[in-house]
Parts: sequence; structure tokens; C-alpha cells
Amino acid sequence: MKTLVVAATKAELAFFYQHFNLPEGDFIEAKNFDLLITGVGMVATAFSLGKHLDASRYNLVLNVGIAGCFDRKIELGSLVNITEDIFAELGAENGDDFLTITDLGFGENHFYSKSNINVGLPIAKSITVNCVSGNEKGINGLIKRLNPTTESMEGAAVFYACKQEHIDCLQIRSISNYVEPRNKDKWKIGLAIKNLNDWAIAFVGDMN
Ligand SMILES: O=C(O)c1cccc(C(=O)CC[C@H]2O[C@@H](n3cnc4c(=O)[nH]cnc43)[C@H](O)[C@@H]2O)c1
Repeated sequence: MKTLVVAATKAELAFFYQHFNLPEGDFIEAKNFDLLITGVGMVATAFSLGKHLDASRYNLVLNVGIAGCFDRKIELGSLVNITEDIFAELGAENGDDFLTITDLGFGENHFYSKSNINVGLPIAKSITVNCVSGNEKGINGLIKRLNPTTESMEGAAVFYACKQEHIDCLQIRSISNYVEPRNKDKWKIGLAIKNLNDWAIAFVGDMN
């Protein structure tokens, strides 16, 4: 059985590709792990995992990527272990209230990593969104309703697919920016990617 490493973009695993001397490509089979680049967002992620996730082949999915952070006490470039993740927009607006898909009786929007693997990182709750949050009113609404620490565009989709296939899942995110009105000049994508890759290289190296 192997680990499937999953990321949205190749850029987020640039040093990982170099370290393990991986060929270009969105699905790479290495000796001790496979690597899947899904594309950005929950639809691309679900489609890609639908094609490649196979419980007879993988006993662990390691989802890695950068993320936005709601908590200013967490430094840019820090890594967190996401143990719960919520599809933030999946449901219905009911005036000023929000009804989740569970409230509507159509399924689940809240997923967990139940992995026992100790990765030595602080745990955090995340939300998964189609639209990167960028206005005060929307951000305050998300904090009030869901109290998330981080935000990504894929995490809950990976947890969902792993739950469907009964495969253990870890989601490690590196904080590239704070969730605030958009100002990409303040994002520290390079630092976040470097720290994420250092961690992923060590984690996958230790598995061997
Ligand atoms: O501009 C670049 O150099 C660059 C290099 C690598 C990746 C990116 C991305 O923008 C990746 C998109 C990816 O990032 C996640 N993300 C990061 N911050 C947030 C956020 O505040 N809210 C939601 N998602 C965020 C997301 O998972 C995307 O897949 C750029």
C-alpha cells in the first residue's frame, strides 16, 4: 500500500519535485508514494480524486497546500494540521441565517481527519470555499458562523473523497496569507511553499 500525495498546483510542491527528482506530470508513480496534482478548487479536486483514489492501492492520502489564515497570532509560513474541514458555502441562505446541506437533509458539509499519525504540528479547523474571502462583511460572517482558523479551496473535498473510500487522510497547510480584503503584495507564498516542501520531504522521506 502507498501514500497518495495530493496538491492543487505543481508550484506548491516545486521543491518536492526537485528533491525526489520527479518527472513533470500531474500523476506520478514513485517507488514509495504517488503524487496527484488536482488543479485548484473543490470541483477539480473531486474529479481528479474520483479518477485516482483507490482503496486497494492507498492507505493514506496526504493533502498539502498553502492556505489563508483568520488568526493573526499564527505567523505567515507556519504549518498546521487540519483535522476538521467544512464546505462553507454548501447550503442555503434563509434571510440572515444559513442552512447547511445537513439542515436541508441532503448530506454532510463537515468532515474530519481521524488519522492517528502524529505529525508534530498544531491542529486547526479549516473551511473550504469556492471564492477566496476578501471583504470584511463576508469574513466576519464566516468567523461568526464557523469560527475557522484557516481557509483553502480544496481541503474538505479531499476529506470527503477519503471518507467515501475509507482511506486515512492528513491535510497539512502552510499559511501564505491572512484572510482579509485582497492584497496579494502581503502574501508570503514563497516562504509558505518552502516550509511546506521542507516538511513534506521530511515526512515522505521518513516513511521509506
Ligand atoms: O502566485 C503564486 O506564485 C502562486 C504560487 C503557488 C500557488 C498559488 C496559489 O494561489 C494557490 C492557490 C491555492 O492556495 C490556497 N489558498 C491560499 N490562500 C488562500 C485563501 O486565503 N483562501 C482560500 N484559498 C487559499 C487555495 O487552496 C488554492 O488552491 C499562487
